[in-house]
Amino acid sequence: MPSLWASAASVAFATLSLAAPAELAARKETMQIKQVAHGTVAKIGPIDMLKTYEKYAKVGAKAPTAVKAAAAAVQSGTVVADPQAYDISYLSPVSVGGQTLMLDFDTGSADLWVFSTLTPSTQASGHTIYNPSTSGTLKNGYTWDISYGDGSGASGTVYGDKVVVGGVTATSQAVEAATSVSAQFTSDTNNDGLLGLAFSRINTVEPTQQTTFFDTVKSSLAKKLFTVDLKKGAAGSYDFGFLDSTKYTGSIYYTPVNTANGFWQFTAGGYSVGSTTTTSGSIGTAIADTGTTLLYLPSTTVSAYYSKVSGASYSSSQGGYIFPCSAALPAFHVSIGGHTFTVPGSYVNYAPISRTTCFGGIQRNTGIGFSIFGDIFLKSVYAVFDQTQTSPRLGFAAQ
Ligand SMILES: C[C@@H](SC(=N)N)c1ccc(Cl)cc1
Ligand SMILES: C[C@@H](SC(=N)N)c1ccc(Cl)cc1
Repeated sequence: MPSLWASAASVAFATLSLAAPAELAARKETMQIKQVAHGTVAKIGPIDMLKTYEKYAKVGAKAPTAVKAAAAAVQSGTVVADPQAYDISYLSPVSVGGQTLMLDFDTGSADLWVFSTLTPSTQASGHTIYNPSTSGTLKNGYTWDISYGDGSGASGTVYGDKVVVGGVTATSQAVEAATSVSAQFTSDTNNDGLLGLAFSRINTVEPTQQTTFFDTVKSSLAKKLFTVDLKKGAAGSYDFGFLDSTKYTGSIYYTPVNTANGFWQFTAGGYSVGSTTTTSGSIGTAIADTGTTLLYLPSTTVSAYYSKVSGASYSSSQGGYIFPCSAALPAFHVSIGGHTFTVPGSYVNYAPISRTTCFGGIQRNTGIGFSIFGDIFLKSVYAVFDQTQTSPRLGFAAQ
């Protein structure tokens, strides 16, 4: 648990030592307060304060409002990221109005939308649905309509309701209830909706744009950041409000983010394939996107990669590069913020499309307009989506 320090608590701490009820002294119970060198003020965080009050509640200790407010205002938490087949996407349990749905956390979009009682049953069959009638507050006349890069989409109406992610609570989050979803969502029956983590400037709600879950809770987090620790074929996690040094090795290297398009957009530098030392020209504009499965790069980069894979070719019928499943795949190295990050070759063998032919995890970004560092890249690193400073930044570390 991260240590939480608040200067406010020093005042509250003083109140606590003055407010110790008489019975406490009578029972010769003293609170074990760490002896500190003279002149240093022993500060304890608001959450520890509250725990002390709760410990002595039965003898009448009552936490001052300021302590409760300070403690309530400092949140952090962790939620699992469960991989779906072939790591096509990762799903996380989210409590929406007290109902637990499995949502796809998507740093490439900014709407929190869910299958609901308003979704036609022909489209919602097999999904867990949100029922706004129990605790939702209708935002009268508000609508939303989103289309994703792969041509899928959804639309509907908007409620305010309590949303909890890994213990982090948004008391009144905009929950976008679907009245219509595209076939890709209907058929993905494990997926009950999306939780957008891009910038709220691309939220689609009209007439009044709404904030993402992260933006809603940001001011209450111990640190204004969330981290992404996706894994290949194994459960990973999303953390809100703290860095977890057990989830990465070495240092976290940061790079600036351009928020103009509403994405976690950064500039990727040179790359190398396998053990060749030749680096190359810069990959350029890219986004960090948990909601996209693969790693989409400039066609020159992709061609340079598959030139090192025997039997690889571009298949217009399959819509991408394919190769013999038995092929040895080289690692892909990319420079970001002056440091090199590696996608292991095995991660580039995305999935079989026949007994012997496999589909690549690295594909062309043609027609997209930028590169997309989707799950194939993100499962190779520990990623920090950081708004602790005036300008947002992305941090990456080796896993
Ligand atoms: C930003 C992602 S979509 C998302 N993560 N919500 C994207 C955009 C364009 C294309 Cl072509 C493919 C994927
Ligand atoms: C986050 C978006 S975008 C994308 N991954 N290309 C998405 C996720 C899941 C489905 Cl089923 C359809 C679209």
